[in-house]
Amino acid sequence: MILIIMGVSGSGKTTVGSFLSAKLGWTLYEGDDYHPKENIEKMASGVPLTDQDRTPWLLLLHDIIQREMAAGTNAIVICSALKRLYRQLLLFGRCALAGAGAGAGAEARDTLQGVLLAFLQGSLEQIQERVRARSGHFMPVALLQSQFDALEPPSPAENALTLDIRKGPLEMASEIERALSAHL
Ligand SMILES: Nc1ncnc2c1ncn2[C@@H]1O[C@H](COP(=O)(O)OP(=O)(O)OP(=O)(O)O)[C@@H](O)[C@H]1O
Ligand SMILES: O=C(O)[C@H](O)[C@@H](O)[C@H](O)[C@H](O)CO
Repeated sequence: MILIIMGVSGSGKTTVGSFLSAKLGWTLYEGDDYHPKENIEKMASGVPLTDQDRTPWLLLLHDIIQREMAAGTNAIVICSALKRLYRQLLLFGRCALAGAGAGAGAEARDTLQGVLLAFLQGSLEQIQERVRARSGHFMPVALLQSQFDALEPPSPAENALTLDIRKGPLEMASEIERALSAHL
């Protein structure tokens, strides 16, 4: 099973994902670790990433997801995955760039059944407060608006678990665990 924890910068993905990884013993892949340094430098300088900046990064994370699924192992992938296209790239790789149809067919259905998407949802104000209070992270609070501008919350068809970030990390982790147990 692959758990993808998504949401804008500062929504709490690493906090919840790290707790779940420690509790469940699942491998944790921090998406930020797979950004090329140019992307990190761009964000740190206050410039939002473009689709072109993100595509190679998302395809790297797709390769990880595919490898873990082929091995039948459980893993947690932390990735902002702001747009539907980005989530399609994570799940289906390059064929998501070929437009509609990437999520069709038996192979795609197997992929979808092996993945749980958890969306950490909060307001700009809530997350601004948290990012301001956070230290030692490259992401400037000024970039949050661009994150919300790019965000396309998962549609019902994506079958995502949406979590209210006003809850504590442990409470959200328990909600995710319950959803995982229904999938496993
Ligand atoms: N449920 C929560 N309640 C209150 N504060 C939280 C909660 N979850 C995370 N935080 C705090 O909010 C800040 C952002 O959390 P975190 O770094 O996990 O977010 P993120 O989505 O991984 O961010 P990024 O994508 O920028 O790496 C941290 O300082 C963290 O301690
Ligand atoms: O897609 C993006 O714009 C980035 O991945 C951000 O959403 C990350 O959260 C950033 O790496 C800060 O940690």
